[in-house]
Amino acid sequence: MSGTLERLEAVIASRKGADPSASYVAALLAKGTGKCAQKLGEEAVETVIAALAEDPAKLTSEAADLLFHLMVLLAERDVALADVLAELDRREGVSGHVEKAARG
Ligand SMILES: N=c1c2ncn([C@@H]3O[C@H](COP(=O)(O)OP(=O)(O)OP(=O)(O)O)[C@@H](O)[C@H]3O)c2ncn1[C@@H]1O[C@H](COP(=O)(O)O)[C@@H](O)[C@H]1O
Repeated sequence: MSGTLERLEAVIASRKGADPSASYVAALLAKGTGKCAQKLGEEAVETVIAALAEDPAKLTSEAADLLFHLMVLLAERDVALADVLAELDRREGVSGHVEKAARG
């Protein structure tokens, strides 16, 4: 799974400074943080709607859009996927998540 995201990260990085007319990612990166963040928010809302509609195929598609746009925003902000994964790994060793989930 993470191999997929690592390949996507490399492709997105390669689009920095590329011709916006030839690449969706290059065009989005060229518009800056605000537009990248806006797109991520839109995709998050669409993912929530798909989940509430109980449509697994639509949710799968929207989740892919959401992950893709998160990867673009991370790249635009120069945050490495490895750092995000390391943070998740760190949390595996932190106690208290089960208790927090139970509290809601
Ligand atoms: N995974 C994706 C991916 N998922 C979604 N999208 C695009 O994200 C856009 C989201 O759709 P929307 O309708 O919300 O956006 P839009 O109307 O096109 O754009 P806005 O005017 O709203 O900004 C669509 O244009 C999709 O094609 C993606 N575009 C690219 N990738 C990956 O990024 C790689 C590089 O892409 P390019 O930069 O285009 O070569 C590709 O090889 C893929 O692996």
